Amino acid sequence: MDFVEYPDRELLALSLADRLASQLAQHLRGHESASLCVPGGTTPIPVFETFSGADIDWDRVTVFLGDERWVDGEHKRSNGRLLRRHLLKDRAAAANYIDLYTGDAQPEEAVAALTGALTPHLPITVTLLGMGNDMHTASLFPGADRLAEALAGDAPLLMPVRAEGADEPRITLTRPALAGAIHIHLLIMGPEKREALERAQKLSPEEAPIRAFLDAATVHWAE
Ligand SMILES: O=C1O[C@H](COP(=O)(O)O)[C@@H](O)[C@H](O)[C@H]1O
Repeated sequence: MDFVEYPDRELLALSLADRLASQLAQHLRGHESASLCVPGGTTPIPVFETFSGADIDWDRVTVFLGDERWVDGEHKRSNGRLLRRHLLKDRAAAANYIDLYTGDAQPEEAVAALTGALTPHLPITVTLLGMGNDMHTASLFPGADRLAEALAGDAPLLMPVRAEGADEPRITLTRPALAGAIHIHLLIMGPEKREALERAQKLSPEEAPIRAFLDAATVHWAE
């Protein structure tokens, strides 16, 4: 695991946005398109705000979330709403966006269509992960109903998930889909998340799902 500590959150946002943009731009020099998988929650907002202005060929980049809360796209807990407000604007408005929330009553009903939409964009060029204080990442929660299946090497691309720590049903990309990315970054801020990361390093992926990604990830942290 590479660990990068920044003097403050502003510098983290600027540096990480620059690094993500460079990795996408480098990929686009040798390929027609690139894909970018991003987290929801609140931590990535400052990174998104900077990254949305990156000078890259956004019209050749497909953006999607690593997980979505199964709520209406205008609901305040919608990760898609966060993305539309903070990332998919300015230059990044030109990106091709695949919305994980389809409007179906349950996430199970959306799996086939989303699998068809996402598969052409694999392997993911750049995955940016977030992490909760409970050491979940995407919607891979400790104690989630189908966690073992979602962490397995032969897991399907996407799975519906229900977990005590989640307020609503979720849909999530699974371990092989997220970990198969060419570049993997983890964004965390504040002392609680740093402590959670340190705890996770001593646990199994079943106990601390973020653990499944740490060997390959570059972690970005600021107080
Ligand atoms: O529920 C979620 O939480 C994590 C962490 O969110 P944060 O607000 O603590 O940054 C996030 O990475 C995930 O995408 C989201 O659905």
